[in-house]
Amino acid sequence: MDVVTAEEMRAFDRETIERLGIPAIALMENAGRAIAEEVIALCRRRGAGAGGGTGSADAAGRSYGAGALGGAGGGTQSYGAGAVGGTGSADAEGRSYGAGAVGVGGVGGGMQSYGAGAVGGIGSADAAGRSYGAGAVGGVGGGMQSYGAGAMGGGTQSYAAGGPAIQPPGFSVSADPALTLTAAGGEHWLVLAGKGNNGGDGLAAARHLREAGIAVTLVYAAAPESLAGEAALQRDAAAAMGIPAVVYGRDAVDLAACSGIIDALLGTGSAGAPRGAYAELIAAANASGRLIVSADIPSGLDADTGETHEPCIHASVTVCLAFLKRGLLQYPGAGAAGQVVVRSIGIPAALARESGVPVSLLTPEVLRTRLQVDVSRRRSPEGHKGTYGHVLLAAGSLRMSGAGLLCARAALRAGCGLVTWALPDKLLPYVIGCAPELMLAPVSGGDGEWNAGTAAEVLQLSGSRDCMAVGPGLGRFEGDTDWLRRLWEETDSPLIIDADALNILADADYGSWSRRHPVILTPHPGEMARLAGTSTAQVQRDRIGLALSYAAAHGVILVLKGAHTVIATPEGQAYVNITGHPGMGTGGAGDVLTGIISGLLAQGLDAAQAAAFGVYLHGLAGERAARKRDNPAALIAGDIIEAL
Ligand SMILES: NC(=O)C1=CN([C@@H]2O[C@H](COP(=O)(O)OP(=O)(O)OC[C@H]3O[C@@H](n4cnc5c(N)ncnc54)[C@H](OP(=O)(O)O)[C@@H]3O)[C@@H](O)[C@H]2O)[C@@H](O)CC1
Ligand SMILES: [K+]
Repeated sequence: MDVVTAEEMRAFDRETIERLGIPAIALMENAGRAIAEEVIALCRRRGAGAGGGTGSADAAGRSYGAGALGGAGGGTQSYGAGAVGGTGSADAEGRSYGAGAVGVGGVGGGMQSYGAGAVGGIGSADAAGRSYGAGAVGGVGGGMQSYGAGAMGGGTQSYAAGGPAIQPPGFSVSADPALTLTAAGGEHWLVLAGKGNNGGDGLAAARHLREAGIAVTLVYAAAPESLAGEAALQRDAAAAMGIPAVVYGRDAVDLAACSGIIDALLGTGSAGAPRGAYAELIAAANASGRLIVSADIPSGLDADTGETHEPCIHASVTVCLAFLKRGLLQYPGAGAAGQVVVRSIGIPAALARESGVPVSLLTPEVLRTRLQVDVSRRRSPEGHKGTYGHVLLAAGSLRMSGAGLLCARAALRAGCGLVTWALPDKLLPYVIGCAPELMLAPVSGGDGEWNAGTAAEVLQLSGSRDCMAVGPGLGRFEGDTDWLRRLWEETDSPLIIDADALNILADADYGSWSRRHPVILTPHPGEMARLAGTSTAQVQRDRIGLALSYAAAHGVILVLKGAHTVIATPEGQAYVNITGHPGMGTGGAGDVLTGIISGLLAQGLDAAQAAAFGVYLHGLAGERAARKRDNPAALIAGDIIEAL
């Protein structure tokens, strides 16, 4: 799924209108309808007492994509147009990805569905039902897998396109279900309308809500006469339908006297902190305690960076139009947006692809198609430990030996054949036997710390290994810049640099260092700040933008860690990961990530593939590990390794 800036969005709007000849009012109509459909779906769930949107304390319910609905409960994720993530229980691991995908994570089930129109069936307590492909339907039951268009599986595996036919129905008539609400009685929604096109979208939505029997009142932030173009047409249509309207500042408005609020004040055309009536309406909407559905972005959010101005709407749902905006993925904006639903409005998705939009949401589909990763991690029947590569790790010191151990164990769990851990020789007696699968290579460290003289020994070891990871628990030492420079310039394989090795790099002018193989840097925001010579707050201000520019300028793969880790390549691509769990904020979790990435590199993935897939798997394992605990705060880094 492509992720765009406001400027890119405007270019695609223009192209659709001017080159394809689709009238702007048609796009606005589609936007209004999409917003109304999501509001109606919310009302329906509320009416059915199902709630929705909010996960339980242990839940990691997320949904991204047009039509996506993340249900209540745990572990449900859905991405892609039309995706519906069902309700997962606390133990469920229901995920659905792709256009039209419907995933229902059953109680205790392990359902996954990927692909356009895929429907993942309900997994039983022990089920691992998976379905892939357009129209695939995974049946109820255990161990079911189905692949292929229209395939239907139940308790077995089916791969055929077209699959068993569902009996054709007899004559039937149905209304427009997405715009129908049978029990709208108690619903009264306020539509807060700005004077731009975002306001126009909200006004169009108001008409559909009215049609569904929902009481609607328009609240204009500015004099209605100030609306222009398509927004003015929507204003007139709403007035002609007799939808009641008030003007903020002129008429009395009580934002708490409603059952829900559509925030259509400011969209991608907003600049700076909301002013005047806009600011007052945003503050009042937040204070009302009512459910808020934002049109396109929460008003007050910077659509590109994810910064929230003061004030900024705190939405329960954001109906993002046409393309996912960068600001909805970056915190604090991601927190203000609530559940994000991306809806098509008639702007072809291909426009983003063709124009080379550099940022993608990291989904299994993106991993498979754009990054060409074999996400199944298939093992060859003839494989042996030599088939899956050999990691060399230079890490650990007397007081931080655990960092090296976590990293090394994670590399093994990521599937590489062998791991050699180079460590100061004084540590050897203490770590022997901690992980019997590891090979230990003591280097001359006398006091248990690293020293500049060990570079030659590490380089000697690296000769027969497939990649090298440097940094976890390394510490700083005299001559460490020259030490790292030698490894950087002379290691004849890809290099991953983490933790203290990043701090060494930050103090060096490494732009002049030569390098033949890829380098992956894995900084957390503090380390990134040191590398970039800025503050942590500045790093967090626009993580995607900074990662893109740093990776391109320094010719490295950059993994900027934190909530929604960004992976940026020297070629100017970036991927934003959304797997993970707040419980992963614990010492050693980063060392585990470095281990996973190195384990994947050793297996032959290229640097971008290993970094992206590693981050994705690390997050999934963290989610799984968190679910196993009574409280995710109990999660420790070793749990992530065990959940791989
Ligand atoms: N065909 C299309 O174009 C499509 C557009 N679409 C929709 O349109 C949205 C973009 O619409 P947009 O460009 O009209 O801008 P929008 O966000 O409504 O705000 C502009 C207005 O706000 C005002 N304003 C600005 N900053 C402010 C502030 N800080 N505080 C207070 N006021 C401020 C500014 O007033 P001014 O400062 O110029 O007087 C201006 O009047 C987009 O998010 C999507 O929802 C989609 O449906 C797809 C098709
Ligand atoms: K808005």
